[in-house]
Amino acid sequence: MGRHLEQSIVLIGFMGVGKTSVGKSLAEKLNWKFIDTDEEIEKELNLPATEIFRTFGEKVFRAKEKEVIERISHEKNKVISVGGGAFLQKEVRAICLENCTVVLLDLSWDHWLDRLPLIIETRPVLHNRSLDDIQQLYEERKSTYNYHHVKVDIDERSIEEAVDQIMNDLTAAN
Ligand SMILES: Nc1ncnc2c1ncn2[C@@H]1O[C@H](COP(=O)(O)OP(=O)(O)OP(=O)(O)O)[C@@H](O)[C@H]1O
Ligand SMILES: O=C(O)C1=C[C@@H](O)[C@@H](O)[C@H](O)C1
Ligand SMILES: [Mg+2]
Repeated sequence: MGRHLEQSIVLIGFMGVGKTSVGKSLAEKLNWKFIDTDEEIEKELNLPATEIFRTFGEKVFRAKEKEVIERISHEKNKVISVGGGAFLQKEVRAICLENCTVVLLDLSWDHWLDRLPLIIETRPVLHNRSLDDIQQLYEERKSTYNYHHVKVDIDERSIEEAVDQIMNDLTAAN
């Protein structure tokens, strides 16, 4: 098994690039367990992310996000999909880069636009922002996604094709 497949995989990238959907399918392929940190946070606080943001604010969400990631990043044989904002936190980046293989799902803005209608309702960070504001956020977030081990181009790829590409790139990157 290649070096990059010896520790758990963390999928990062902007909201809606497919971390959850691709992560689930990648975990099945590797026969590893799948964990989505957004789902974990929602389960532990017993509220959807939109409600957590609305009731307690982003700060509480981020603190819980860090706590969840600190706990699970030490476990082996897991595919971990983190939220689109997880890498805003320096400590989260450091923990993931130290303990896991961090894979960036890289989707261009033009392709990302097709995702917007699929995610707008359930992503509080996108609410009350114009398309220009969202594009600005997409550009700003790029610098936080620079912290990765492997970048996988997923433009023009279905979920299954993205999984195959990740497997290829992880093997080739050794
Ligand atoms: N390769 C793909 N091709 C087409 N649609 C996709 C692809 N990957 C994901 N999708 C669709 O895009 C939407 C967002 O995907 P997903 O929830 O997996 O994104 P995410 O990266 O986990 O987002 P977030 O950071 O907000 O959790 C879903 O409706 C999913 O079905
Ligand atoms: O990009 C973000 O800041 C977020 C992305 C989602 O995955 C959730 O973690 C939450 O909605 C915040
Ligand atoms: Mg997700």
